[in-house]
Amino acid sequence: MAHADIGTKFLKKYNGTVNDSFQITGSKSESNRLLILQALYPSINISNLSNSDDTNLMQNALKSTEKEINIGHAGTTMRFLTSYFAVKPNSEIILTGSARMQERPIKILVDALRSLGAKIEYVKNDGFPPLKITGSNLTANKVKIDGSVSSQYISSLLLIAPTLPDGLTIEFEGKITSIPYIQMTLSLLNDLGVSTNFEGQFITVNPTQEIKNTEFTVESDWSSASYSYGLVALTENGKLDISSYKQNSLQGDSVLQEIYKEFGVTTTFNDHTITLEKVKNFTLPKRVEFDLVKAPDIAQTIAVTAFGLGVECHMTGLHTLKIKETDRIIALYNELTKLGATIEYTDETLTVKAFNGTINSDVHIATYNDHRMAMAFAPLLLKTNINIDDAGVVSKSYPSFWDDFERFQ
Ligand SMILES: O=C(O)C1=C[C@@H](OP(=O)(O)O)[C@@H](O)[C@H](O)C1
Ligand SMILES: C=C(OP(=O)(O)O)C(=O)O
Repeated sequence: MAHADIGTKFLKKYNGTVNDSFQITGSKSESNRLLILQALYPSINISNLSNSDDTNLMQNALKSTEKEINIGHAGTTMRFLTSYFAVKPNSEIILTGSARMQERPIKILVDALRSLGAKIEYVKNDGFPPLKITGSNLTANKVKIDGSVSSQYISSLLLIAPTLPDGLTIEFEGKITSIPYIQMTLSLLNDLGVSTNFEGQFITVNPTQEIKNTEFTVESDWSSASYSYGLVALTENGKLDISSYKQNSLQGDSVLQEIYKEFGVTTTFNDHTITLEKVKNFTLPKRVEFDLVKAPDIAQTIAVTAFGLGVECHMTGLHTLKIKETDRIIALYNELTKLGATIEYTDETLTVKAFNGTINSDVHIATYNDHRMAMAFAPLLLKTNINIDDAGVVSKSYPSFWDDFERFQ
C-alpha cells in the first residue's frame, strides 16, 4: 500500500481537535502465545485475538500442510514455532522468513533446543533462519541459556515446557532482558493450571497433561496504544478513549501510563476503556530519562513525542533494538535528523536533544519495513506535513492504524 500523500490528506481535513474513541486490536504477544498453547492443548478458546499480520502468520503456520512455512517479518512467530515444531511428532518442515528475518539471530534458541535433543539444521547461514526442523521427543529437562539477547527465546522454550515428560528448568546466563514478556508467558501458563517458579537465574515449569482453564480473552495491545499516547501528548487539550484494557495488564508496555505523565498525558480507567487526556497548560520538563529494558517496543514512540514537544529525552536499556524489524537506533537517528533533531546514540542508548526550532516539513520518513517507524512518526502530522513512506507496514501489528488515525478530523 502506498500512502506517500497521507500527510497532505490528513492535514487538509484535520480541524485542530483530537477527541474520539475506538477499539484497538488484541495484543499480538498474548495472541501468539495463546495460539501455540491452543495447538498444544486444543480445548483452549481465545477471544479478541489480534488481527495483525504476525498473528495471521502464526495461525496459517499452525494450520499449514506445506513443507516450507514463511513467517515473513514476524519475530515471535519465528521463535515460538521453532520450539513448537521441534517437539511436534512426525513433522519435518523448513521454517523461513523475510530477508530481514534471515538476519535476525536464532542461534541461542537453536543451541538450547539442540541441547535438549532437538533436530534442527541451518539451511543457509549458521545462526539464522531458515531452519530445517524435524520433530522429536525431547526427554532432557534442564537447559542453560543466555537471557540477555531476546526474551522470545525463553518464552519459546517455556511454551513447550509443560508438554515435556519431566517439565523444564531453565538456567539463565547473563542479565535477563525484556522480563515482562517472560512474566506474560508464565502468567498465561499459570492461568492454564501449569505450575511454574521463577527465582533468581532459574525458571522451573512442571509437566502438565490436563489444563484447568480453557477460556482466554486477549487484552488489547498496549504497544499499539502508545501511538494514541503520542498523539494526545502533541495536542493542547486532546482526549481519546481506547479499549479494551485491564488495570492488571500482562503487558509491560502498560508502563506507558507512568511514562506519559511526564509529557502531560493522564490515563483514567472506566471499566475496560481508558481515557487519555492532555493536561491543560501543562508545564513540560526540560529533560526526561527512561530505562526501557523492560519495554523496548515503545522507544520509537517516546523519542518522537519528546522531539515533537522539544523535551530532551535520554533513553537507556535499548541494546535489543538493533536486532528488531530494523536497527531501530539507526532508523531513529536517520529519520529524526531529517526533521531537524540532534540525536546522540550508542549501542544501547539514544538521546534526543532539546529542540526549539521549526520542524522541517515535506520530509519523507523512511520506515525500513518496520511498522513502529510508521506509527511512531504519524503524530508529528499534528505539527508539520511529513510523508510516511510505505505506510502499509503498520499491518504487522495494527492493520487499522491509519483508519483510526484519520478519524481525528
Ligand atoms: O515475547 C514477545 O511477545 C516480545 C518480546 C520482545 O522481544 P525481545 O525479547 O526480543 O526484546 C518484544 O520486543 C517483541 O515485540 C514481542
Ligand atoms: C520487535 C517486534 O516484533 P517481533 O520481534 O515479534 O518481530 C515489535 O513488534 O516491535
